Amino acid sequence: MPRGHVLVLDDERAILTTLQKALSLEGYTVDVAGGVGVAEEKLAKRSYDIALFDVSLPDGDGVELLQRIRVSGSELPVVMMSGHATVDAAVRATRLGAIDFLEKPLSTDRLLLVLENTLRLVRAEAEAKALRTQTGQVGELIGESRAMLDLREQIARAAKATATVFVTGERGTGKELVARAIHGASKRARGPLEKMNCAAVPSELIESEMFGHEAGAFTGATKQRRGKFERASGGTLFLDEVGDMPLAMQAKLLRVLQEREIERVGGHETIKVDVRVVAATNRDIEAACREGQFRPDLYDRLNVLPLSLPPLRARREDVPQLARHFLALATQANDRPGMAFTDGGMGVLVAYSFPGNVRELRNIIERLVILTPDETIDEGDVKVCLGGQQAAMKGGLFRPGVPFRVLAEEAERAILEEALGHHGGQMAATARGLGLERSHLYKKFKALGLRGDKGEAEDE
Ligand SMILES: Nc1ncnc2c1ncn2[C@@H]1O[C@H](COP(=O)(O)OP(=O)(O)OP(=O)(O)O)[C@@H](O)[C@H]1O
Repeated sequence: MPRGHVLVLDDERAILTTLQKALSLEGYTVDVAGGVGVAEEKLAKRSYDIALFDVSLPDGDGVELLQRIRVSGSELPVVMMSGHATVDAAVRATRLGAIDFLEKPLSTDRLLLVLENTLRLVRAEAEAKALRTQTGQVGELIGESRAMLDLREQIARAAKATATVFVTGERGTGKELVARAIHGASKRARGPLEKMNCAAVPSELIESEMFGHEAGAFTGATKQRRGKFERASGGTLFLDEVGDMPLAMQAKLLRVLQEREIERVGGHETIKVDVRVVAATNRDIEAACREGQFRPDLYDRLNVLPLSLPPLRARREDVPQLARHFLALATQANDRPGMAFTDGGMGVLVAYSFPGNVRELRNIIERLVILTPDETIDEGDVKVCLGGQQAAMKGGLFRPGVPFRVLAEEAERAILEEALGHHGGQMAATARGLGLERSHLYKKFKALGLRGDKGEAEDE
């Protein structure tokens, strides 16, 4: 049985030939591309198990290609390789979920190991996902507080219905987990669950992302492509951050929800879609309606089954259970078995305000597992971890023994908080001020577990 289908993108013919030979000998099926354009054509034609991308190519950049395929929703595992990669390229690629960043000249043994481990992991995840679908379970929603018990009941009710669900809550409260739980417990569980992040997709791509496009619809549209609505047919479409959808797109979404049919960009054919929509936002959507940023008629259409998630600080009794859950995951991932909180350590954690909610808690625990030298995590360890950001703000950037990744994240977090404060909490102005794309700034905020405008938490 073939071990997997690999796409190799590199402009050096010698490398392509060597890799094709080495990987074929190991039982992989290999396709090669000498440039970004050819790679894109191949990726559009068939699905691969894994891809290897060089960074600088005559007709483009491997990291940018990775970004484009992520924007299109693909989770294809990608390993980057480069002879003279900058740290910036490595950081960007890692943030886009690249599996590894291999230095050239490549060690074939190392490469084979990375491929084998990645494919094993991807398959194990796919099996676990299939199993969850069969048993109707989705990524566990942890917590036994009154609010969580009510939430589970609401999820069960929503799963039985077919109407649109509107999930609201601050960032990191678990909106996506809830959307997945609803899909997983519904009759559509065997169908696809497609997700679209309306804040992360650049506004000029959002229509084609939702409805697809015909070949030649616009520059770069070389092939016909199905959009999220078509791909979610028979299943569920999760529209994340729907409150950030541009107004022009809101009108189009409203029409689809009313008529249940779409037209691809550049197409004339009307296509019926059978999709259950679950939408989510962390914005105060009623305020957005009043301010003319969100269409009230679309809000009415989406808000058929409203589901509101409480912030973590309103259900502190869930913190210990969640903390132990994330601790178990983080100790396993970092190979540090036996770690545990002292009562004092847990006490500090429970008292914290968690502006970034459950996601921030998860990030804090991951940091604690990396930073705490011994097996017990005590009061002092938690305080140091929670204070790391303040230390970075005061200029204490370097702390002996703390890994670079953690220090760099703390510094980035401090810069972004200060910039956001300077711009009166407005994300758009902050993005402009820092010379960043708004969607990029959003992602950064999420990655760093930060709060965004209007006091909403912006994390992951
Ligand atoms: N009740 C919970 N039990 C276990 N894990 C949770 C729970 N709530 C959230 N999480 C975890 O916290 C992280 C953030 O959750 P999720 O992405 O669903 O939040 P979100 O509200 O959709 O965030 P955002 O608004 O930033 O998109 C995820 O890793 C998720 O698995």
